[in-house]
Amino acid sequence: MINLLSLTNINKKYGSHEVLNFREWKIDNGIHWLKGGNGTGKSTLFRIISGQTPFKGEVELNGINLKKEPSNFRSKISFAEAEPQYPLFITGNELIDFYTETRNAQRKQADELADYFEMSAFINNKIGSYSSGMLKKLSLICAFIGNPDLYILDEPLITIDVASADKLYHLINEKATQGKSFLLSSHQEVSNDKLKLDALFQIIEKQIVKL
Ligand SMILES: Nc1ncnc2c1ncn2[C@@H]1O[C@H](COP(=O)(O)OP(=O)(O)OP(=O)(O)O)[C@@H](O)[C@H]1O
Repeated sequence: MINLLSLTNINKKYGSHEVLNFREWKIDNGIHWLKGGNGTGKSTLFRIISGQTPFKGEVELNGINLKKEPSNFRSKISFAEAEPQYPLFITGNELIDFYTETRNAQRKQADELADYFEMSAFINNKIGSYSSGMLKKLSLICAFIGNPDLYILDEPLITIDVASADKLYHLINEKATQGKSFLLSSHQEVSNDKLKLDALFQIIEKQIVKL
């Protein structure tokens, strides 16, 4: 049986600094949480899986190889950075238009997401005027545009308020019941009554360990 995500013989170094080194990591459909302290390699792992950084080894999503079929692979993944950085002189709306277009999504979906995260009132303002929580919510809206198989959300909870976090949990649970999968990271503990976690992992000494 093909796993949702399979990583083999992964090695990642920044210069001579080795951050990840493991033989195999496989996960199936579900909500997967990666926890761990600063600098353990969570963001690096997410950047590898979403094709944002070079690495040694192989990554496959539903049998599609990242290096052999990069655009097909990327079309099935949505990645939201821990600390999103966008041009400050464009509006939230312009960014959303870009995502909607490149993901062949319906504008209606984006508008509903903006409403859901209570961002509609700010959507025509320049990103440079956004608070850090608004910026994070914009990045979450963008992450949910389209119809990928796997959502990778790096530190999705930082800077957003409790009400927005609850909305995010609800959206993740809803998408998961529709067969979508999630790879999430956080420094905070996440209670199982808010999110129906399927597995919890931690990076320990360059390897991914199931907790
Ligand atoms: N672009 C880069 N160039 C050089 N070193 C990097 C780079 N990105 C990350 N590192 C190093 O790789 C290690 C892992 O960093 P990474 O950001 O993946 O960890 P993390 O678990 O996401 O940390 P945090 O929880 O603090 O965000 C750290 O030692 C970091 O200094």
